[in-house]
Order: sequence, then C-alpha cells, then structure tokens
Amino acid sequence: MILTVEEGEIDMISKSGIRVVAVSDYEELSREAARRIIAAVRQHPASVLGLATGSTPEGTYRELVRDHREKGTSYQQVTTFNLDEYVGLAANDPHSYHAYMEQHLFRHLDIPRGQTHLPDGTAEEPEVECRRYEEMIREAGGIDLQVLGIGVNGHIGFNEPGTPFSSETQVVQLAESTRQANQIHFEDPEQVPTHAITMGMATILRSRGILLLASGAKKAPVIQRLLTEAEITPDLPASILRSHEDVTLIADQEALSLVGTDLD
Ligand SMILES: N[C@@H]1[C@@H](O)[C@H](O)[C@@H](COP(=O)(O)O)O[C@@H]1O
Repeated sequence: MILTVEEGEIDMISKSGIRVVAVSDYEELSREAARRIIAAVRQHPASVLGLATGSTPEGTYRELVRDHREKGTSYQQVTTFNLDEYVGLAANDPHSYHAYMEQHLFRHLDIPRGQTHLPDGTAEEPEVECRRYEEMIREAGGIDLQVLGIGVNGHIGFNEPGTPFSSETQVVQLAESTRQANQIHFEDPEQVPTHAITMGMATILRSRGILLLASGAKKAPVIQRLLTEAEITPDLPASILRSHEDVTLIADQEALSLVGTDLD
C-alpha cells in the first residue's frame, strides 16, 4: 500500500490497484468529488462527463452547483452522459433519472440541454435506443471522467452480478436487492420499475478516468470485497475496475469500516 497525505486526506493505492481517498464523512466526500470534477472541467472546458444518479452523488452535485454560483465554473462546453434510466419512465416522470438530473444538477448550471444525455426509457425499441446511446458516446469522443456509485451487490450503473464485462449499453432486469434499495425514491415499492437501460460494463470501462463514490455503513461489505478480494469476476461487477488504470475511490469512514488495515 502506498500512503500519502494530501490536504488532510489519506490517499492510498490499495493492492487492488484502485486509488483510495479516505474521507471522514459524506460531506467531505461530496466536496472532494466535486473538487475533482471542477478541476477536470476547468482544465478541459469541453470535457465529456459520465454521470450517476442514486443518493450518493446528490451532495457532489450540490457542491458543483454551489461552485458554479459562487465561482462561476462554466459547463457551456461540457457534454454529459448518464449511466442509466428506468425502462417505462418518461423524462417528465418525477421518479425518472431525467427528472433527478434536472432537479439536482442541470437546471442549476449553464449547460445547454442539447449536451446532456440520458437513455430514453420510453423508446419504442429499447435495443435500438441502446445502440443509439452507445453511438452518441462514441461520437462525442468517449467519456473523460465517469462518476460512479456502487450497489450493495457490487453493481455499477445497473449492471447486476453476472453481467459480461464485454457488455455495451443494454436493457437489463433489476435484481430484487436493487429494486428494494431504490424503493426509498418511490411512494409505493410496486412502482419501482423492473428493467432499466444502462451503459454496459465495456462502455463504462472505456472511460478515461473513473471516480467511484461510496458512503455509509451499508456499502462497507461491498467495499471490503472490492478492495481485498483477489478475483476479478462478473459476480462482483465493480471488481473489473481493478483492471482500469485510472480509478479513484472516494469513500468515507463508514464505507471503509470493514477494510481497516487489510489494504496492506
Ligand atoms: N443505478 C444506480 C447506480 O448508478 C447507483 O450507483 C447505485 C447506488 O445507489 P445509491 O447511491 O443510492 O446507494 O444504485 C442505483 O441503482
């Protein structure tokens, strides 16, 4: 393990090859993730960002919005691609990821709407939509920096355990544990869609840089597996991130609580 201390954070390269930035809590995670995204956009104003939804990045987006308002970081030239969208939910459905992104980020920034992309969950031919989405990412030159959360079962995007690492943007069936975890965003558990369109594993891995965020005790078991288990296997989709040369995990104390000093 290589250990460096930078601005009060512990930054270590675990034996998994993943760079780990250990922060104290969710607030610090949000600030640190935003700081890295802002730095990327300031350095390359025409960056292509891959964005995630879920509870974890909400604080990061809040920090991006605050920085935009207070320091004026501009997103006019930025292009974004979200990881996923539920099948069957229209963009104006309050539970859709389209709505989430509008609410938490897009409407607060100066990014032109034509430059923000999510899969269309209501496409009549979802398979065609998947190919179109993949092609758009390619045409944009690929993703410079992909923000990722992680599911309790190790899923990234909506790529559940067992998904081939060669997969591109695809329609997937959600694992029951994923539907349960996401129930908090719906009034009625039955409303949680059963399927989603998600960037595939290969799509995600083609990103030039990846920022993986994990917060809270619920994520501790999966983070322990990610950082300490040797095997790269579709059973733990996130394990493939070990084969990527530029992955930074920002995790808080609770998420790292089962890792301890095992990183040595
Ligand atoms: N599709 C999303 C993922 O993109 C997200 O990273 C993950 C964790 O979500 P949360 O941040 O709410 O824990 O699960 C969801 O199902």
